[in-house]
Formats: sequence, C-alpha cells, structure tokens
Amino acid sequence: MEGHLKMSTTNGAPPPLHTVKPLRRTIFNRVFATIYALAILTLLCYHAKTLIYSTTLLSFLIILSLLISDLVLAFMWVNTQTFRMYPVYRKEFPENVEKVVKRSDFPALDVFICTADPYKEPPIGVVNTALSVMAYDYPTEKISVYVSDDGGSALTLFAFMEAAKFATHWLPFCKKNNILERSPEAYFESNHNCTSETEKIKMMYESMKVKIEHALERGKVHDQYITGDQEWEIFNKWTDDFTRQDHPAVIQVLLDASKDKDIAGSLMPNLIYVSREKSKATPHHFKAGALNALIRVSGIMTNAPVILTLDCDFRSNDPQTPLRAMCYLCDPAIRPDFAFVQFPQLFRGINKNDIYNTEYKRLFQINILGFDGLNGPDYLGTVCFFRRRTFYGTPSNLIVPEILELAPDHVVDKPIQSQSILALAHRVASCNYENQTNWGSKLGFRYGSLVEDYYTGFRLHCEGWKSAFCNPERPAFLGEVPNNLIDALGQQKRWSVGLLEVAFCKYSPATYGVRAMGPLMGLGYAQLAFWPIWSIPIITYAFVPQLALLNKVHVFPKVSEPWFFLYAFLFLGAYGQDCLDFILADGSIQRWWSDQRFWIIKGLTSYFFGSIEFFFKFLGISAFGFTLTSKTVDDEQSKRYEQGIFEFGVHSPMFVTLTMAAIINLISFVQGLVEVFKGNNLEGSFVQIFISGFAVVNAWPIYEAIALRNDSGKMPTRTTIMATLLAGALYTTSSFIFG
Ligand SMILES: O=c1ccn([C@@H]2O[C@H](COP(=O)(O)OP(=O)(O)O[C@H]3O[C@H](CO)[C@@H](O)[C@H](O)[C@H]3O)[C@@H](O)[C@H]2O)c(=O)[nH]1
Ligand SMILES: [Mn+2]
Repeated sequence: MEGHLKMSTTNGAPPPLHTVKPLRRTIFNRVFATIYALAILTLLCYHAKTLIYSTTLLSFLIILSLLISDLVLAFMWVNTQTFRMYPVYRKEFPENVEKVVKRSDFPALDVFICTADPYKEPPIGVVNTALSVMAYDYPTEKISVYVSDDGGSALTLFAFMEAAKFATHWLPFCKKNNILERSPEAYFESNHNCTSETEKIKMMYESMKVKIEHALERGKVHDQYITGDQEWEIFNKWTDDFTRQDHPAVIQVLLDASKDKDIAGSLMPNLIYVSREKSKATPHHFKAGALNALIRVSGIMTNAPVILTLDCDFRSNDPQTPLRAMCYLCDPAIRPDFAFVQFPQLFRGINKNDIYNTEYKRLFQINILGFDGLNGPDYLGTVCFFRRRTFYGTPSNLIVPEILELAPDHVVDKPIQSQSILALAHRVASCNYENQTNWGSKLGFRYGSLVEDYYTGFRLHCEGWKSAFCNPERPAFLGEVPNNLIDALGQQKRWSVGLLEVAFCKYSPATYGVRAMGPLMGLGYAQLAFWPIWSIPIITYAFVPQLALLNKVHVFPKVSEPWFFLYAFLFLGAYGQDCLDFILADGSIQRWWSDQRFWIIKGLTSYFFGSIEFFFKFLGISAFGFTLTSKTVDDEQSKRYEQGIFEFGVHSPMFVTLTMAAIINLISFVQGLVEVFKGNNLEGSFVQIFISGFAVVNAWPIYEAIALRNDSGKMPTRTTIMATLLAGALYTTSSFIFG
C-alpha cells in the first residue's frame, strides 16, 4: 500500500507535507497603504503649518500635543503595515508524514510545562495539561513530559504522583475510544458517551481531583495519602527551611518510559517533576530561567531533538498535533535554519463579545500571518515546537555548551533513573549553574525582559533562524483567559513593562532589529515593542480636545474646511480597515467593537502604568517581577463575565484614570450638546463633540458601574470619589491655562 502510494506521486517525489499561499487581500493592502501614507503626510504638514502660524503659547502647546500624538500614531501605523505586505496562509498534510518517515523513526519529543504557584494555578489544571499531551497519538515511549514547578510546592508534586497513577488508565482509555479531548476535564465537560467504562474512569478522575483539592485546602499533603517509604523520602525534602524562594533542586521521575506500563500493557511516556534550585541571592529570571533549567535537565535525561513548550493553562485539543508539527520538522527538505513551529494561542471560555479582548485576534491570528510571510511568526511563549538545536547558537555557528552531555546531538545512553544521570540533572538545575556561562544571552531562552517569549523569538530571528505558523482548523490547543478586568489589565501591564524593556535596550527592534533582519521584520517587531507608547495619543485624545471644548476653545478644522475631510478619511480609513481585517479573520462586529474599546482602555491604564513602572525600573528605583495571571475562578464573577458585565469591584489606580476620562468626556459631550441646542454653530466644535461622544459610547460600562449597579463588581465608591476629585482638579487647572 505504502509503496503503491509512493509510486503514484509524480516523478517519485515524496508527497507534500505542507504548502504556503499568499493571502488575496495583499494587493488591496498595498494600494491602501500608499493612499493612507499620503494622507498621513498631508496631516503632518497641516500640523507643521498651524504650529508655525500659532499665535499664542496655548494654541502652540495644544497643536504640539496633537502633533506628537499623531506622530506616534503614524509611527505605529507604519510598523503595522509590515504585517500587511506579505501575509500568507499555510496548510499541512499530517496524513503524509508516515509516508516520508517511518513511525519508528519519528523524533522524540520533550514537553515542557511551566507552573509557578499552586494557589494561582491550581495543580489539577496543570495535571490536565500534562495528561492531554501524554495521551498524544504519537509513539508514547518517545514522549517525555517535564513539569517545571517554580512554586517549589509539595502539593504540585503530590498532584503529579496522583496523575501518574491515573494516567495508566486514562491513556489506554483515550486511545481505545479514539477520544479527541484528551484533557479529562474537557472530555467530561463535553458530550461524551455514557458507558460504564466512562463512568468508571470519571469516578477515578473525580476521586483524584478531590484528593488534590483537599491537599490544597489543608496546605499540606496528608500522611494517609503518602504510600511507601519511597514517597516518604521524597516529601521529606520539604524541610522547615524549604521555601519557594530558597530550596534545593527537586527532580523526581514519576513515570519511566523504559519500564512503566499502562493497564493495557503498553509503555507509558516519561513524566518528570522538576523544581530547580532557588536561592534569594541568585536571580532566577522567572519563566525564562525555568525553561533554561528544563532544557538542561531534559538534555541530560532524554535530549529529544524536538521540544514543545506549554504554559500550565494550555491543553491539547487534538491528539494529532505532533504529527502536524512534524510536517515541518520531519520535512526532508527542512532548512538548517528552521527553528520552530508556532501554533496560535486560542482560548476556551471567552464570553460572547469578548469584553476584555482576551482573544487577541490581532496579535495571535491576524498580524502573525504577516510575520509568517517574512521570516516567520514570533514565539508566543506557549504551544510551540522547537528544534533543540535552536537554543545552541546561530544556524551556522553551534555554541558548544559547558558540559558535553548538554550538546544538542548527544545521545543519552543510560536509563533516566541511573545514579549518574540523576546527579548530573541536579547539578544543571542548581541556581549557580549559569554563572559565567552563555545561558540567557547566547544559549537558551533570553533574559532581560518580562516578555521572555517575545524577546527570545526576536533574538532568534535576528540570529537568522526561521519559523512557521501552523493554524489548523480544529484548534490544536486551548488556553484559559483572565475573566476579570483587573487581571486582564494586570497582564497587559506586565507585558508593557516587558515590551519597553526590549524597545529601549541595545537590541531594540527599531535599530538593531532593522539592521539584523531588514526593515519589514525589524519594524514588525517594533510594532509590538512600542505598544505602550500608544498611551501618548490615547491619553491626549481622551483629555485635550475635551478640556478645550469645556473652555470653548476649538482645536480641529471646521466641518466646512477641506482639512476636515482629511481627518474624516484618516479616522474612517483606519477604523474601517481594522474592522475589515477583523471580520475577515472570522471575527464578529461586537468583538471588533470590544477590541477597539479595549485598546483605548489599555492606553489609559496598562500601557500608561506599565510605562511608569518601566521608567522606575530603568532608573533603578524599583523592580517589578512577573505577577502571575490568576487561573482560579470565582462563581459570582464568572456569572457576570458570562453575561458580559464589566468587573471592577476593587480599588486600583488604573480604574481611577479610566473613570477620570469617562467623567471628563461625559461632561464635555453634554456641554457640547447644550451649546448646539442653544443654537451655537456646530461647525467649529463638531470634531471635539464627536470625539467626546465616541468616548461616551465606549465608556458606557463605566457609567453603569458607577451609577446603575449594586453588585460586588461595581465601581468602588472610593475609586469614583478619587476620580471625580482629580477630574475636577484637572478641569480647574485647564480653565486657568485656557483662561
Ligand atoms: O516565575 C515564573 C513566572 C511564570 N511562570 C510560568 O509562566 C507561564 C505564563 O504565566 P501567566 O501568568 O499565565 O502569564 P500570561 O501573561 O498569561 O502569559 C503570556 O505571557 C507570558 C510572558 O509575559 C508568556 O510567558 C506566556 O507564554 C504567554 O502566554 C505560566 O505557565 C507560569 O507558570 C514560571 O514558570 N515562572
Ligand atoms: Mn496565561
């Protein structure tokens, strides 16, 4: 059969594993970009002219602020165009992989799963992630799952000991019944068959879950759950002075692919718990540090040529996914500079209108196609298959690591539980191992930014590595999203700090990146790095025209002037194209509306406060770490989220600036309307009234949260009072200035 198929392909060429096609809208994008660029230039000339002819200091300052804002918008617009020049779309043929490579020759796969806190990232969730990949349709004994626990928690280890036992039932169950959702939680939530076998396995799962959750509630593994001397010995490592910031390395093989079998008698994958050594005296570099420790530990133990990185909240949604990745990684025509296959970050549980814009369609689904037509997508931190070699220098220059066993092509010839392997694994997981080495600079994941994923992908592309974006119809993975506003904004604030760290380091994409990869890739990366500076135009447009309107000062062209049409074109053109992109990527109008609203919200909150934090960090005044996004759910909050109601509830400086903007815009809009009703000419103030009105429509959930709601997610009174006082102060100051 196989021979027959091979012969039937033309010229005996192997069947295709993947194809790539340009997107049809490319031509339109390019034409529109040219027209829009001319319009921007015209606007900048207009600003320059009015600036030179401004008569008072006040008008000079107003025009200057608008000019700066528009320059920022123009800069970001230029960067964004890079994604619109060569968007492509790929297709894979996983069914052909076995025609090209024998199943027994498939490369081994090391999977890295990161977790960092059992209370913010419940262990049962991490266990689901691990089970979903352990059950892949891929030669099982070639899979090794490494769980990195930066929380150094016995509770997480306990959860995985339980998971190892449960897995011996779960894996054969999935394979026998050819199940698609191989994370038990997702499977039991879906419409599954209710056979006695399913009921039995569900009960096993529930009892494991209860045990794990009990342990979590008590904060301790109950003695009765610890069976045998071996387990005692393991938990004895958690002595009294063992803390999450200070503890020795713990590496525990929970399943051994060379001897552990499932209940049907087939071999299990390797499952290894790793908590690298931590010491308060040594920087640990957060997730990047954890991943580098895993590269080394796995290098010593299994050294698979392919590595899959996963966050603890991303579950496999398709057991065929490794085969899809192999369409690129096993391609006989693979180029030596090929580094990784990135899957999109897709999520489950997003509400209908995606009020917190957690889908990130632009970042994860639209813009990334543009990167894919150039050197390839950036690394998104999770759901990505790497070639191990990528972490060891440039494509043409292998950097030999300190110890021979770590070389990417080293063959491990001892069992993973042998004394020497375990000893070496502990050594490379120690916190001082990286001193005086290239780890974090030339080897492994790169240090220096809180968005280690973005920064690492960027540096790899600068070194000449290439990547591909693999976006199958059935989502390969599904992740979880923050379902309350403060978490969503907090995550964005962390990203903002991390992005600015890259934007203003010596490897800035705008300078170094452009030199290393050419203008398109460089500016594409700059688009991301400079996200936070969007807060300059957003804050300006949220306050300046409104305060001017309140003081009866007109700052935009009259409706009858031709310049008005330039403004109208720039606004409608940008919004129109943005909306079109969104719809073409299967988005709904409502979700697009949330997307644009959240962009404004972030400009007034995350981007702004992130920039301030970055500034403090830059000056060395204070350093902020990696604040985890909480993955726990509160029932009442989830309900409101389901209904699409914004969750405030807690006081935060971010909500203060947001509320201030909402108040000022409402007042200026009302005053604008009053003037119109009084019969004053609308011509001069139209643009300002329009902007205020647009803001008021966007800010509707904020007014509701202040005045119309009574639930625990409403705006805290303290926040409202502070925002009102500050808005009053701002108005008073402005009336002196405009006075
Ligand atoms: O010291 C740390 C901090 C975090 N993590 C892990 O990092 C992952 C991502 O953390 P999360 O709080 O979920 O952050 P998000 O903002 O949701 O994650 C996005 O942004 C991160 C960079 O800021 C990337 O690392 C992620 O892959 C990307 O999904 C989780 O698995 C954590 O367990 C660690 O292992 N060690
Ligand atoms: Mn996350």
